[in-house]
Amino acid sequence: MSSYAKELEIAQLAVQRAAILTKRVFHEKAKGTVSKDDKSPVTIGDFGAQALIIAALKHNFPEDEIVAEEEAAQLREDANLRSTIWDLVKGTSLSDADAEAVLGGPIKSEDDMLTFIDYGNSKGGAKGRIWAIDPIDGTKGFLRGGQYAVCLALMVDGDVKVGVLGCPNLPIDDAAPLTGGMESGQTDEGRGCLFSGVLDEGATSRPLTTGGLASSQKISMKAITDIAAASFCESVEAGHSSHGDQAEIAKKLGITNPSVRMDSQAKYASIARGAGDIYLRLPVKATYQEKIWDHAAGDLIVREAGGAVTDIHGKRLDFSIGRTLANNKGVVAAPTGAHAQVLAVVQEVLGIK
Ligand SMILES: Nc1ncnc2c1ncn2[C@@H]1O[C@H](COP(=O)(O)OS(=O)(=O)O)[C@@H](OP(=O)(O)O)[C@H]1O
Ligand SMILES: [Mg+2]
Ligand SMILES: [Mg+2]
Ligand SMILES: [Mg+2]
Repeated sequence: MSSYAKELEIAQLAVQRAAILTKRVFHEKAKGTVSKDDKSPVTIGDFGAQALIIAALKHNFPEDEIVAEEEAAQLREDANLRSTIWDLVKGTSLSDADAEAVLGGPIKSEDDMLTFIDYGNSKGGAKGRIWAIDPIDGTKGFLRGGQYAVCLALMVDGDVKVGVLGCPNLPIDDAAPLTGGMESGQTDEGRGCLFSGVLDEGATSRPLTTGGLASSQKISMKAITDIAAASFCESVEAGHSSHGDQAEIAKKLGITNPSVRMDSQAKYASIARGAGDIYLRLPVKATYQEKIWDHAAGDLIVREAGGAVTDIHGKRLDFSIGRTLANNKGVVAAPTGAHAQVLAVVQEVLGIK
């Protein structure tokens, strides 16, 4: 019996339910996009998914703290936006009545929805049980028709114990070739994966459903025998990671395959199941602090699948100091046996050794 069996079940069902909502919005033309203070986009899908996930967590673990990306302030001032989201949220439930009941059933009112969204305002830290939520990771990919992920992780005393990634646009087949997008005109057929990891218990994938949990299989990273034949993933947005540095590193490693550009933590999931080998996220701006919800689930899933994840200095990602990874710069994720070699080249190119 897993040490976090209940947490894992709730997390997987909560992500699965939230993904029903995000998929609806993904296929609609109007995604209700608004700009946040930092000019980044947020949609009705992000707000709705965050409300549904937090409602499920509060029902099952009322004492736990939550660090989530979004907040309800803009919705409190905009009745139209608020009611559009409420219509979506109240119309979203798992088709399996038992599974829906486990999550506590529907949210009762528009006001409760706002309250749930704002429960995500914990400062995080090194003490106690804290969930990290990214209701839609890769919002720009979501808007572009590419990859995105619904992300949830549980930290206990600053250490990630459970991680779940819902990737509605990744192929179900773990052996499918690595591609960055959802080619135009494609439907949901054959797509949608739910990835999970529990500390010291491995990582799995299963098809994302709209009801109860499908059966799962173990996933593991590919062992790299020849690094020159490796494939590496990177962000689509040049503003999120340095394509130039990453290309130079690949070249120095002898990698000739073109990089696969993919939005969101679908990158972590893709290398964890052996579809790709390496994920590089090198800082563009020295001042940017990575957010814990952008990495917590993916970091655990990759490590449990046989990978190593560090920052550019070779330090493990430190989720214990608040809402950001203030002690880390960038991300280098690779199979354990190849990580040192990749890191050495990262440091050579960045001139930090
Ligand atoms: N400057 C900068 N540097 C690094 N990261 C940044 C930066 N600005 C934003 N973000 C965060 O990037 C998250 C999306 O990362 P991706 O890897 O999906 O990027 S990309 O869309 O593929 O380009 C994105 O997550 P979401 O907002 O959930 O989409 C942001 O938290
Ligand atoms: Mg965002
Ligand atoms: Mg994100
Ligand atoms: Mg997000």
